[in-house]
Amino acid sequence: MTTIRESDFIQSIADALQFISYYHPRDYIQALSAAYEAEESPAARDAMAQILYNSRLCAEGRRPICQDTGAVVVFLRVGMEVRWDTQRGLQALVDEGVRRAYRHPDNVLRASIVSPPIGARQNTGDNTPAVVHVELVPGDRVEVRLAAKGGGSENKARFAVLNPNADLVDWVLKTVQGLGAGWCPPGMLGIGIGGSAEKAMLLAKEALLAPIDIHELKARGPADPIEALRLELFDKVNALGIGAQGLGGQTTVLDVKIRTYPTHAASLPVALIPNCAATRHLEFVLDGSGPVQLEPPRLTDWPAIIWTPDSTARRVNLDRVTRAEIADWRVGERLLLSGRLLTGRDAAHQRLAELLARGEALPGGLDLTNRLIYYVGPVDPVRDEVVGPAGPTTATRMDGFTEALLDQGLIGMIGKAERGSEAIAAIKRHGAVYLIAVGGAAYLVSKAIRSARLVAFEDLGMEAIREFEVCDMPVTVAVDSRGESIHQTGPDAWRGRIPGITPART
Ligand SMILES: O=C(O)C[C@H](O)C(=O)O
Repeated sequence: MTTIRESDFIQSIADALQFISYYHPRDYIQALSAAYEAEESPAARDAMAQILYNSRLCAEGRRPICQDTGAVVVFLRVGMEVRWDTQRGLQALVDEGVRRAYRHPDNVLRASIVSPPIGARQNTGDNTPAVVHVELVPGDRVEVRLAAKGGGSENKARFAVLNPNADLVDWVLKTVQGLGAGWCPPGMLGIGIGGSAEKAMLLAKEALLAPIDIHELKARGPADPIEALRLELFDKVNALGIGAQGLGGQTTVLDVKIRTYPTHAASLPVALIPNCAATRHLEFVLDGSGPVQLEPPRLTDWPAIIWTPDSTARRVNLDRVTRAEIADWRVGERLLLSGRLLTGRDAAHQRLAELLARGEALPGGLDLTNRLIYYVGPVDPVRDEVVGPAGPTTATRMDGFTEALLDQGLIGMIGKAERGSEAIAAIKRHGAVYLIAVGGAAYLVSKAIRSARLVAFEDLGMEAIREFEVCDMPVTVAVDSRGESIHQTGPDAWRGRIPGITPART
């Protein structure tokens, strides 16, 4: 009989969450480095370089890889011979570990969980509660697998119950094409096949916890139909040409993970959950001897990439920029922004829209004339930081608010991923622009921020409206004032080109 002490369990959860907030898994770094070397699309290659450099900076600085430090998901396999030295339940113990990790003074993480999920949606302040799954198994150990899952990639989870004879590959390809870039590729696809509706989803999520090994599988060849399916999906998804950040390129996924379970003769449940570039997961075992001991990776595991802004990029003074000036910017063009930017994301947009609908003044003396807004929810600063990691959030969610804010004089937005057709039409109509920063390069982006000032809605926490002063913040024009979108032209240009088996260019 093994005894697991409450304090060891809580400390292990907290330490593991801190660890994965700043150390990418080694297998991800290796796979992304290989994809970076093979990538021929300049835009996708640049995005990968930013993600890799950001990852190294985070490992050195012990600060989060992404401003979205995730929702915590824990899978526990508890041996039936384990005794727990605690009065609390497993959910409470996990939540205590989450609280400790997310409020760690040396590396504070972003609290992203809101409760209740509809209505007030108030931030719980410490990223609790976690989502906990428990299985009782034979033995006297506790196996812990945990992840800090980003909201952008979780938003792209999809599920269907297909007919047993349906073409599963076709469903996956159509589904991935419909996801856009909000899940921050290149990442992984977790696919769950079989069981029931909820079992398929759990299989997909668990599949993402396995290490990246598709290249070993490619080298040795598939041993069963599921391995063959992984290889087929890996090549076919990459051939879609979506590429890093949806900019068009040869690598969209670094692996496709599949888990299966027997199912009903009438059904073929299938779940797909993507994981973003900020993949964060870890597994460890507790055997009663104390808390987990985690060994930091070696910095030599990271490629020697030092990303610097493109010297030919256009320099923009945000304090003097005009609608006439942005009319010259062309889709795909690199910019370096300096000056003052407003920030705001989902909850702030909702409130602004409500105020405007009631004909009321904007808060904090906010004037949107000739301003740009950055869709971001930053991590709180520590030590001498003015702001913590502050990468872009998915712009598509702000589409419904775009026209109303453009009507107020806003001339530009900065985010990540594609815009919908209505937002693009509004951008064109107003002669505005949409710019993108690299999702998953949040610490690198934050290095360009010189000051941060609260403007409105302090109660929204990370979703409050702030004003940042930036210096040489690197962005790319994703929708220009003529309504041309890089997320349409990029993937079109790279469809069909897979690393290693690239057809001759036409
Ligand atoms: O919440 C965020 O900061 C980002 C989110 O994960 C997203 O990808 O849209």
